Order: sequence, then structure tokens, then C-alpha cells
Amino acid sequence: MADFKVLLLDIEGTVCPISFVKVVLFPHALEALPGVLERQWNDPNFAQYRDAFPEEYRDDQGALEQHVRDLVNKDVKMPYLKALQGYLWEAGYASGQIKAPLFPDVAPFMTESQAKGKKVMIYSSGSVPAQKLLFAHTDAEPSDLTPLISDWFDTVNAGPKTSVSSYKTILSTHPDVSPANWLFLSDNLKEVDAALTAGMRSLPVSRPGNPAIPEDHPLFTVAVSDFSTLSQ
Ligand SMILES: CSCCC(=O)C(=O)COP(=O)(O)O
Ligand SMILES: [Mg+2]
Repeated sequence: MADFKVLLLDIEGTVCPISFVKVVLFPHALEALPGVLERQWNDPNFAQYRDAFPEEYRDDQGALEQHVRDLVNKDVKMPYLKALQGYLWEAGYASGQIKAPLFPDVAPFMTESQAKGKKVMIYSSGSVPAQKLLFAHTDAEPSDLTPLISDWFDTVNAGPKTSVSSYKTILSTHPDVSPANWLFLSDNLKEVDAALTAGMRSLPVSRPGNPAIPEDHPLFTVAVSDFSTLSQ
């Protein structure tokens, strides 16, 4: 499995614990939201985030805030929510209040893969700016892993993560690389299935805190719990 040319990584439940997203990032954004709405509602720098929301929320701070809370509570991956979350996380990362806890095998595997001439790419429901913030502020050494990453995909430039067409869109960005030479790693079995259907190789990732992969699932026996097992 180690002879891939492109490593495509999911984030939540794959490179970092689900709890970091659900218990740290999402609450942090909700805590920051009221103050940002109060201070920046008419700020031109905030306009792109506010105007991305459905029309009924663009002129009502309270309605927009409640809509955000509803979406987060349901873990709805709407692109306008993901863009706003990335904006709300920016100050937290910059201040050092937020640092991404990567599983210990992740940074060494990314580093080794890139050093061996493989491309390392990210595909997450989090916005590309949010992905770059996360990988620029990790608990690895060095903390900034963005130099290792060549491409960034989210639900805006690729599409929904459980759609086969999204993986075909991602494949089309590097037509010189055979789909069989891509390896997509994700905790989400539906995402893994969609990637496989698109022609990529893909493996489910089993991490502490992830929902258990059913023992009768066809991919149960090949689930990855330590990326070092994928090294040549
Ligand atoms: C970029 S960190 C925030 C990740 C996020 O918002 C999310 O919904 C996680 O989705 P993933 O596709 O990375 O499992
Ligand atoms: Mg995930």
C-alpha cells in the first residue's frame, strides 16, 4: 500500500481527534461569534462571510447567530458556515489559544512522504483557509506543516465528501497521476467508499474516539490506526 504517489488526507478523526473539532474548534467559534457580530456586523472585512449566508439571515444578527448554532449542533457542513468558522478560528490560532493536536504518527508520515517525492494533499469539510490555519498551528515540531502540503480541497472547490464526483474533480486536478496511485485516508466509511468508486485507493482510519468500524464491514480488516504501517 506504500507505493502511492499522492497522499490525500481527511482531517477530523484522521489526523486529529474528533474531539478537537467538536470540543475545541466548534465551541470556540460559537463563543467568538456574538462579539464578532457585534463589532464587525458592518465591517467590510466581515461582509464576505455575512453575505454568503441565505438572504433571510444577512440583515438580522440574532437570526444569523441562531442559524449558525443550529447548523453547528447538527454538524451541517454548509460552505458558508465553514468559511465563517475559519474566520472565527483565525484569532484563536494567532494568539496561541488554539493549537491542533495531531496524532503522533501524522507529522512523521507527512514529512517522510513528501521527502520521498510524494504529494501530500488535504480534503476536509473545513474550508481551505481553516485547513491552512490548522496545519500552520499544530503541536508537531515544527508546528507549521503547510510547506509539506501541495493541494487543499474542501466542499467548495471539490464538493461534498460523500460524493463520487468530488473525488473525480480532485483526480482531474492532476491528470498525470493514475487514480490507482492516490491514497485517500479518512475516518468516514462513506467518504472511503466514494473515493474507491472514483478509482482512488482508500483506507478507513481507526483512531481513539472514532466510531468503531463494524467488524462485518468489508474494510474492517484493512483499517489503519498508525500511518507508520503505511511506510515503505
Ligand atoms: C479544518 S479543521 C475543521 C474541520 C471541520 O470543520 C469539519 O467539519 C471536519 O470535517 P472533516 O471532513 O475534516 O472530517
Ligand atoms: Mg473526518
